[in-house]
Amino acid sequence: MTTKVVVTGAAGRMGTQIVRMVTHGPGLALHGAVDRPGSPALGQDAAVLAALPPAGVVVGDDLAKALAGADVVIDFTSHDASARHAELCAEKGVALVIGSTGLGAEEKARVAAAARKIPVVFSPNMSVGVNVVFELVRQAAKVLGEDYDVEIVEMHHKKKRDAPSGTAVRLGEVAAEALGRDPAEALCYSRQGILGERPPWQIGVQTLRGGDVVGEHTVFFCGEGERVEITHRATSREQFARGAIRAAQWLAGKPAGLYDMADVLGLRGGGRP
Ligand SMILES: NC(=O)C1=CN([C@@H]2O[C@H](COP(=O)(O)OP(=O)(O)OC[C@H]3O[C@@H](n4cnc5c(N)ncnc54)[C@H](OP(=O)(O)O)[C@@H]3O)[C@@H](O)[C@H]2O)C=CC1
Ligand SMILES: O=C(O)C1=N[C@H](C(=O)O)C[C@H](O)C1
Repeated sequence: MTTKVVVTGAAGRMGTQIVRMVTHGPGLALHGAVDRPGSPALGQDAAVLAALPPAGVVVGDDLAKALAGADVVIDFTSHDASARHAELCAEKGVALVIGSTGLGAEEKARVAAAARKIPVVFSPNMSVGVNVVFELVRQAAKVLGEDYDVEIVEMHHKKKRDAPSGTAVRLGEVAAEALGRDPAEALCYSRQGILGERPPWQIGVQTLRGGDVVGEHTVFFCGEGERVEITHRATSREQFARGAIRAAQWLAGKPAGLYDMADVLGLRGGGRP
């Protein structure tokens, strides 16, 4: 069976990577390519933007039109565009993979509402490695417990718009939940001035930006006399794209619902993918 994929944000860093993989991928067909209204990419062949020979799919700005006959949309655009795209996909009954980060509570609620009508995989990081790191952090937090201060540092390229990264936020949530803390109270995104001692319940999340760094995350567990560091370094966007395509294929025949990469990889029950 061929999975017919529409790529939104087709001219972007992730979009071009996804177009490249869908074009080459067995069992996949590039059904449509969409980018922002007014984008200079409109009217260009999506494969050419992805440094491939022309494949006959031209970038447009009308997602509703591109959805006709599609199986799934892979969306790496922006927080607001993804919420809108989720509503359109729900209206047309097309499954959706969302990789965009930085969605606010209202935008997440719109995605959740769409997922009552269609199956949606929504994950701040599609790489297998990072999803394993989520599990390692959960385990480390449970075992090390209250005696270890948890701090998170993330670094990304200078063009990234949202901060902190969606992955860093999820790492903080995973650690907080494993420690029985409310993420809304525990996560601390900035420190400056005379703050006094670090409260033991706090989980610091710090952001670095510069150059072409693809994505790096470290979770520190700082105890008395020792420190555990769990680090993931992405050196290319391929693993994110590979994960998104795996998610798109996994969605075939799934009932409506909000899923994440732990579902796709079979990590929920602790089993091997
Ligand atoms: N989950 C994961 O594994 C990963 C998630 N991400 C996330 O994915 C998102 C995109 O990242 P990246 O590819 O680096 O960003 P880019 O800015 O390179 O790409 C985003 C693309 O989407 C386009 N776009 C913006 N608004 C719309 C719209 N309304 N309709 C259609 N297209 C639109 C942009 O156009 P224009 O530039 O003209 O605005 C751009 O071409 C970010 O939120 C990032 O954090 C990134 C990597 C991995
Ligand atoms: O914008 C990026 O580039 C990335 N964003 C994601 C995030 O915010 O967590 C994932 C990845 O680290 C790359």
